[in-house]
Amino acid sequence: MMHETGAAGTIPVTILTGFLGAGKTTLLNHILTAQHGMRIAVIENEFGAVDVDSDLVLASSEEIFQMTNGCICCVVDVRKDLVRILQALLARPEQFDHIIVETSGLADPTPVAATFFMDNDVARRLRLDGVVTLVDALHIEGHLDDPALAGMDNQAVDQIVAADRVIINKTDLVEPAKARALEERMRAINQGARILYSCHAQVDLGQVLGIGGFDSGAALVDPHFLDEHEAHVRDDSHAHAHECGGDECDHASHAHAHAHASHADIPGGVCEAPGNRAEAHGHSHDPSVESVSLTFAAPFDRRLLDAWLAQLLQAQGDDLFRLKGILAIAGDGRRHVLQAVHRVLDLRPADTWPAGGSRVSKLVFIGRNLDRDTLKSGLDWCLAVPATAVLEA
Ligand SMILES: Nc1nc2c(ncn2[C@@H]2O[C@H](COP(=O)(O)OP(=O)(O)OP(=O)(O)O)[C@@H](O)[C@H]2O)c(=O)[nH]1
Repeated sequence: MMHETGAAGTIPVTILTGFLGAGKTTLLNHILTAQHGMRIAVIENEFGAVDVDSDLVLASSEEIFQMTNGCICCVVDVRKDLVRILQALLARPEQFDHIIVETSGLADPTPVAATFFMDNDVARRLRLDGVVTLVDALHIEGHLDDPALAGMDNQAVDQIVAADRVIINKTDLVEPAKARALEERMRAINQGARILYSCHAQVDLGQVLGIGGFDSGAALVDPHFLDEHEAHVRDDSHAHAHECGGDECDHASHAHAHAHASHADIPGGVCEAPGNRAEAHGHSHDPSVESVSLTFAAPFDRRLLDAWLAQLLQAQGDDLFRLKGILAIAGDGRRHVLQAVHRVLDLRPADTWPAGGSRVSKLVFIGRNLDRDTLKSGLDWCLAVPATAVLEA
């Protein structure tokens, strides 16, 4: 065992966060495949209506729970779902040694952390162990300095502010001097967090699990934080017209939820799930970021797909924060995993498709200025058309 359950028998919870594509799932896979002897439950909150993430998490004996009905930081019902999942976990006869909650890449972890300080039975049986924030060494500065967010809340900043551990990941993609400069920048945002470096999230797990980040008396959470926050979100979801940047919003009334936090803003974000959009867009978190989810029943022609993806990233790489997909490629029995973070692209074969199941490709695009119809017709063009169909046409 890497660490023990708390003195009072509470189960430690780690909140795993980081901007889109920073390496959260990569770290999760590292944790789940390590020989630590712990029974770990994972609760994932994905941005985008089509669930790709669960396909990217390596199969393991651990249990994975998905929450895809909105953003965990800004939709009250999603946090209620979180509490329900936690309740179900606690009701099991065999207990977990550790619970990991992976936030979506656009989430502010602070209201998620506050969930564990509520005065209820679930929170009493759990203990927030720490907030671990992954940072993409190549892209983080672009997000911290995003001019489109001037005057608005910036989730990339929120995530670093709330961290007990900041992991500067993807060190292979930057010069050492740049990584050191980033460390300085992280320290300027959050002086209390320990800063680690990693390549493909290969960190010493003793540095990220069982860290007791909230054990010290300094890490106080205002017990009314969530009350105020939820009241605000509820009001907002009724009005749908509120903008935090406007006069109506009193940021100062929102208490800090973490000792490291230099500010605690109104959690918002953008969520694609139907029914949540209006609520989420009531906030001032970057409303220009959206997601487009597409599915295709026919397989892709690899050559056409490569050409189209290269052209897409060339033209729209700045705006394309994240692309994830599980794809069927004509003439190949394996599922292909597609990943892109801005202009860094990876498309590789994985395991074989389940026998007898349908080979439906799923793609999720997250970014700005994404035109669903253009993306769909571009991908339609990449589909492999059987020669017979061409002859018959
Ligand atoms: N070169 C390089 N690529 C990495 C590293 N860590 C992760 N990646 C790649 O970056 C991409 C995104 O990694 P994920 O682990 O899926 O990121 P994430 O934070 O879970 O992404 P979202 O859930 O979409 O926010 C994948 O293609 C990874 O293989 C690294 O250290 N170096």
